[in-house]
Amino acid sequence: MSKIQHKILELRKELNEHNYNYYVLDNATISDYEFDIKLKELQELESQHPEFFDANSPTQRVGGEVVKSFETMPHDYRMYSLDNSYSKEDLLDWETRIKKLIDGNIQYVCELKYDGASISLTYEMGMLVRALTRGDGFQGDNVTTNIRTIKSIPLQLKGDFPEKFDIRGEIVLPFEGFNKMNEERIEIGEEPYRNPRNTASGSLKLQDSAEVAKRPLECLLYNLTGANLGVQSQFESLEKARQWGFKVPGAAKLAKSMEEVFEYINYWNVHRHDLPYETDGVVIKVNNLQQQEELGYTAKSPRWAIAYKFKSEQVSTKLNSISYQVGRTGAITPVANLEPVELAGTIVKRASLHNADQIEKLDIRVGDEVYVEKGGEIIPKILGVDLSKRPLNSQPTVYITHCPECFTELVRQEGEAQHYCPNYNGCKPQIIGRIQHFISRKAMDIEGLGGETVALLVNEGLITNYSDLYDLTKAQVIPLERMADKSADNLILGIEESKKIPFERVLFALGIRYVGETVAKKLAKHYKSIEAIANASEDELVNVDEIGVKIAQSVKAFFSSEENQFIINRLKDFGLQLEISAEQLIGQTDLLKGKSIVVSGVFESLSRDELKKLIEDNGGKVSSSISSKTDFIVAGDNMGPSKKKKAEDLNISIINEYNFLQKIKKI
Ligand SMILES: NC(=O)c1ccc[n+]([C@@H]2O[C@H](COP(=O)([O-])OP(=O)(O)OC[C@H]3O[C@@H](n4cnc5c(N)ncnc54)[C@H](O)[C@@H]3O)[C@@H](O)[C@H]2O)c1
Ligand SMILES: [Zn+2]
Repeated sequence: MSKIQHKILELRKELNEHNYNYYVLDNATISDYEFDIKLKELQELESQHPEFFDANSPTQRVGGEVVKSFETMPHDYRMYSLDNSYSKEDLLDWETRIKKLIDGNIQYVCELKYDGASISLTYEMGMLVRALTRGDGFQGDNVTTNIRTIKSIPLQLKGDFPEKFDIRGEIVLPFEGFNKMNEERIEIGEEPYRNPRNTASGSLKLQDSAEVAKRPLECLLYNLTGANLGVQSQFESLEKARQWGFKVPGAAKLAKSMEEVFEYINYWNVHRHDLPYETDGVVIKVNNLQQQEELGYTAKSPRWAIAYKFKSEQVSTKLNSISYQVGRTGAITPVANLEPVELAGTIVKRASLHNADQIEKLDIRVGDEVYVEKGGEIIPKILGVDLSKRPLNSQPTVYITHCPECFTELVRQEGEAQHYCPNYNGCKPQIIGRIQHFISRKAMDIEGLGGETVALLVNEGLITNYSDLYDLTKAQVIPLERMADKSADNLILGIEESKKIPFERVLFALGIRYVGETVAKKLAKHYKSIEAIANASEDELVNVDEIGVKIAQSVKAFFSSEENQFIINRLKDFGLQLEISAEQLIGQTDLLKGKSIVVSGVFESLSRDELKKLIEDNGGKVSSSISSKTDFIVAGDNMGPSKKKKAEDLNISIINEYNFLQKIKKI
């Protein structure tokens, strides 16, 4: 085999692997930029050596795959990828190429390139009938049930829509929602998600659409496909789509020349940082659909469009040291301490290294020159090492074996990426973190007490766990730094007031791993008292709606600790709410116990939320999609025809709101 052929095969193999990591596992191991450079290298080699052509090369195919867990369905119209460019010269070359192929004046539409997961929605008679992922471009995964939960996707269109068409767009997760999801994950001791794109793409592949519904996903549309659409240009089709009820960002602009295209690029290269979601470039499209048709497609992309990718802001700097942080749950996070460097307008000194595997995979060593990138993440990340600059005496990083705070030997459970310090009761950052969580706003919300004071109280030896807060006296806290007579009074009063906080929030405040706000609510509602939860077996816990094995085990472990039992008894003695109050119990029955109920349509006497609350108060479960497990459907006006058909097919009874109110004895 020739050297060239060998290189080509190597690159194909490597790129296929990256495609798999990126599209199927949602876990890329190299940056997009590096990926694109390699793809370009392969493209060039292949064009110089057409004798090695292969229709299966990553240069010839759309990178995605279909996933086995969903029904695979063909696209009526193929979904293509886009050619990428990183420079204005590339764009000028593109213009020269297309001008050779078509006559006449060309106008361009500039759009933002949203970074998420592509989706194709099919509408018939104005109703959403199907949503497919891009897959390999010819066929995709049927993720309609998940897609239906996204609020910005209209289920029913308005205006003068064509009878049948496909509309393509990108499912994105705006930063705000992404950060909120991560705060919640960190709060319950889970590793945060890496970036919005992966999380958006991963969300579509979830098996439980109720889980998808909780994620603040959005769908931004950019392309109409079908026959007899009644539009002449791309720009017009965007406007039409907007009128029919789709979310089409207003940033799209018509450009009469490449000059204007460059202006658009320059503008958004700066202003994209103000957008609520991630963008990775600009897409330039020939506006006239007739001209688009003349230009046609290559094996993988339309000739009439090209993406200009913003170079994600990257710098290289020296890794001075690695330190290890201990979180509230004992999770260890390695942090890179960098030689300060400017990146995307801020000075970067630290970057997350995630976990031991990440350090090993990238072979990151102290003293290395490393590449740092600021993407959608809150903290910058390290992309790789400049090996050419590695010092001769460099040593591989040896991950710590003991807690940097309390010197206890670390553990790492099978299947977990993170190491943990198991010294639950004796490791200071864990103790402080747990009490800080206890007093936080969504938990006990103790006014007059902040995180720093908690650290002081622990360091001064005044408290060792959250139950000790209720023993504190004014005389004890007054000598603390920055404490005055008034603030000491407020602190003691705030602690006293927190005794009124309802049970579900106390349960959340305890800081049981994996028990976030929602799970705490579920458990509180189901068991009604802390004793009942503590006495429940793992099997019983798992039987509670939405409580999985991981949560059940964690709850069991928490309550079997003698120390925790002692603390909870103290909380009880101090008068905290450890059971659901009589007030909350009013209106709660078991009339719908074990029933899975779907709510559909618009109601006369109740809002959907009121209806859902009534179902839950009476022991039922609200489910977002109809399946063989559905017991009945409460339907109002405008129940979707596909839902109706599904219910009939599965022989599930449909009742109206009055029958429902009768069922729960309200009328
Ligand atoms: N890091 C890795 O390991 C790795 C692996 C594979 C792919 N990738 C990255 O993914 C890219 C290839 O992915 P791709 O094939 O999905 O192409 P792409 O993401 O570069 O471009 C095509 C996609 O852009 C999206 N898009 C967003 N806004 C659009 C708009 N306004 N108009 C039209 N399309 C719009 C569409 O979903 C379309 O499918 C590579 O360039 C690389 O950067 C990275
Ligand atoms: Zn420790």
